[in-house]
Amino acid sequence: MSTKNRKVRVWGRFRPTSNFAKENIEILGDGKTVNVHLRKDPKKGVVNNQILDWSFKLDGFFNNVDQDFVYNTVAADIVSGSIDGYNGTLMCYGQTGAGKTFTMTGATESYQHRGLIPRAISQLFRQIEDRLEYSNTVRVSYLEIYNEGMFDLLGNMPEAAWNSNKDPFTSPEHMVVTENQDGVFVKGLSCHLAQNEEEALNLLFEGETNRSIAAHQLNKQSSRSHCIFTIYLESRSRTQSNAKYTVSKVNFVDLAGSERLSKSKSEGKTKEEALYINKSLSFLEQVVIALASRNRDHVPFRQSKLTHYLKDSIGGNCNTLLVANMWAEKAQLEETVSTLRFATRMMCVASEPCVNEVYDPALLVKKLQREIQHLKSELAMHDTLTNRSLISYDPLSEQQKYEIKSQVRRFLSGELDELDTINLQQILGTYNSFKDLYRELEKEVEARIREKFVLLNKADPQSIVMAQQAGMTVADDSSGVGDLEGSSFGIGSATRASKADQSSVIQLKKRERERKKISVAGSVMSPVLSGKRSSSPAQSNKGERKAESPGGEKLDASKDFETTASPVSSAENLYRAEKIQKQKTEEAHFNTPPSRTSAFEDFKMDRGSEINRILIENKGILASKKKEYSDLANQINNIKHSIDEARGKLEQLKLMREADGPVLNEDGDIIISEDEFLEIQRLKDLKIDYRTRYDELHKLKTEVVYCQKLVDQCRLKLIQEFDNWYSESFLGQADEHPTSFNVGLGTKPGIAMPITSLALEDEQEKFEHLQYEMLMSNPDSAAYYNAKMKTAKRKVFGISMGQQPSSYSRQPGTPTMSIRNKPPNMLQVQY
Ligand SMILES: Nc1ncnc2c1ncn2[C@@H]1O[C@H](COP(=O)(O)OP(=O)(O)OP(=O)(O)O)[C@@H](O)[C@H]1O
Repeated sequence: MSTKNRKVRVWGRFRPTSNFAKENIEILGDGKTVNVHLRKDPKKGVVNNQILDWSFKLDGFFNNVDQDFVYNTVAADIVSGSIDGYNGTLMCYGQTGAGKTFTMTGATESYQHRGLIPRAISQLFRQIEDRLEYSNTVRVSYLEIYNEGMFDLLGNMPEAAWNSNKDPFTSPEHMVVTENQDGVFVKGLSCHLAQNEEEALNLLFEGETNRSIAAHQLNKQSSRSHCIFTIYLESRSRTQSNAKYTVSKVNFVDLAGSERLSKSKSEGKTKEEALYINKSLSFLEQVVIALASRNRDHVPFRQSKLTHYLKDSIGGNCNTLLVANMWAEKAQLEETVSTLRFATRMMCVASEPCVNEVYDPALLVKKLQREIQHLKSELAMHDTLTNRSLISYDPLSEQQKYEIKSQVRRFLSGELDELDTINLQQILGTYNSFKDLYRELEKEVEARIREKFVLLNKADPQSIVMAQQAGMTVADDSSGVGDLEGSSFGIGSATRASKADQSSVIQLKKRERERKKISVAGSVMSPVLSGKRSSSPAQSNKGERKAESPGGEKLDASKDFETTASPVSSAENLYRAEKIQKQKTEEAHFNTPPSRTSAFEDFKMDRGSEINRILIENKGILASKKKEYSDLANQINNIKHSIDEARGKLEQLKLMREADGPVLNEDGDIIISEDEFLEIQRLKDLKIDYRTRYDELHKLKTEVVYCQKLVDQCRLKLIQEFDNWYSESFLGQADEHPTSFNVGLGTKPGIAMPITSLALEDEQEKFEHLQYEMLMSNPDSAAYYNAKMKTAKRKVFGISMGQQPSSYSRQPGTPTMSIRNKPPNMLQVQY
């Protein structure tokens, strides 16, 4: 049977008896249905609503079957499931003496009649032994709930615990049901390691002997408490060093008998026991009803210790089984019906078992660290393959954050059209910069408002009263801007009486315009336009509000103020002042275009990107041709050196031959030595080689010159385009403004001119040029020029790193080496 069940499984078990009430209890042929017929209870009167005929359907019934059969049918798969990480609960419910303990623990003296717990222990350790690839840990606990007190049946000194409590209805204080993310457990309940079947059984038996047994009229051996034997299992793989492992627990719940008080004739202590038992079983029933109900809001687990402890063990993710024990004699018919009703309810409780996987935090950290390392390597490889090897994923440094913020500023001000973001860190950094700038702006706006207004909290009547006392007019609704009687302003709306009528508004507007004209003409700011006003009533003195007109005539500002004291005009003035300020700011902004340096970088990234790309490509080709040229020149130098050597050696051989006297053949020709002949031959070969390579060099030079021209043209084009773009974008004039060329070279843009490539070359390129020219005339000069070039490179590097030499100067507007050697104008994040 699958360990996954949709509902709690429920089986009925009848205690064997020779007085089986055949006329009242009928087990149908399907083995799952039982019909119960009750006799009419004469005590309840002739007319009552007593239901006499019942029919119950469970998962099955056990009648006259042995313990082995019961175990294999209901428990074996739950125990197997626990090894795989599924929780399980096996519970026996029924009236006193119906065989709950017999089912759960069995007759301990008889191996054949042993119950579910010993059989489960035995199966568990057998299966554990078969699973060599797993390391399993088994622990057990044994809890007794007696009159709502909890007792550890496997406590170190159970006797002491019991005896120390004068009141037997009080459990040791330290034991309390608690919950956490791992489930429910009892604080203070001992958990014992069991290495093998024997140890586990020993613990079971030890607990059994500690069970509370009270004398009872119905059954002298009846247990008056709920007992829960729990097996905890932890299973880790031996083969894989996996952080994940499974944990599970199987509860074996032997509930106290559910008999009626009247029937048990309990008295005194036993009566109190029966009351507790009935109460807790009733709470258990409520929990089961709540769990079975689809529309449940709340499940009252915490009503009793039993239900609280079983919170994660009834249905839910737990394999749950209930055995309803019944005593099928006529005298027990009502208890039988009661038990069957509880069992039927339990069948409605949903159960969806799942594996309890736990992660060992230390191993998990190690595993995740390995995974991160692996992913980093993968990412690095990917970046390398896609030419993104410079990208870093480390958190941004302060410098990088600053760069991002300044780029965001430029983006917001319109200097940049796009923001370059190449990784997540940058995106986050950009967002944060936006946030920071937004906050700064907010503060700035608030500060500016505070300069001109007094902000009042309308929800705070006290502050309004204080403002009114200070002479401010505070409006009674919130639809506008109110004016203050003094010289300051408050946010609010003007009262109806204080609002100006339409005609007066028009008049005021006219007057405002006139006044503005006078103020502008005489560069005298009106009080309204002069920005901040004193909030002190003393300073609102009319005499202090006089300003002189250009003709020396005193302008009565107080008069104006009296007229403009209406909220409409005040608001208008302020609005106008704001607008003028804004215009001024915009004009100021417009008058200061971005520096050509930064604009050139932007241009290369945006409008001039295509031509810039071509320029870079051409420069690359030129560089490779120059390299080829340089290599060939070196080779020619070497050949030249060999030719000189060969000549010297030949001269020596000739002298030696002549010293020995001439050797002639029959025809009178001079006979030369074999060495001399070979040297002559070598010299000849070297000369041929020299000539061939020299021709190659010549061709290469033509190519280099051609490539150089292309580069120069591209560069010229780029700069011309930039000049046009810059003039159009920032100066509003395409032709009038001096361009980079006419500033730097004294020519007009767009006119073809003889470009001296050196004029636009950086130091490195100048030296390369010089080197090739010098190489042609004197190949030995290569080492010298190489050294020079290295120095130049260091210098260029120094400049690009910001160490500008003191002698370094340039014409304004001329594209400079520092531009060209500057890192790309994207987010300048160092990787
Ligand atoms: N299926 C059975 N086969 C044989 N004997 C049984 C069976 N069921 C119960 N008994 C016997 O019935 C008696 C009472 O059983 P048991 O103590 O298990 O009842 P109980 O339901 O646990 O009672 P209590 O609620 O008082 O604990 C025992 O002597 C037990 O041996």
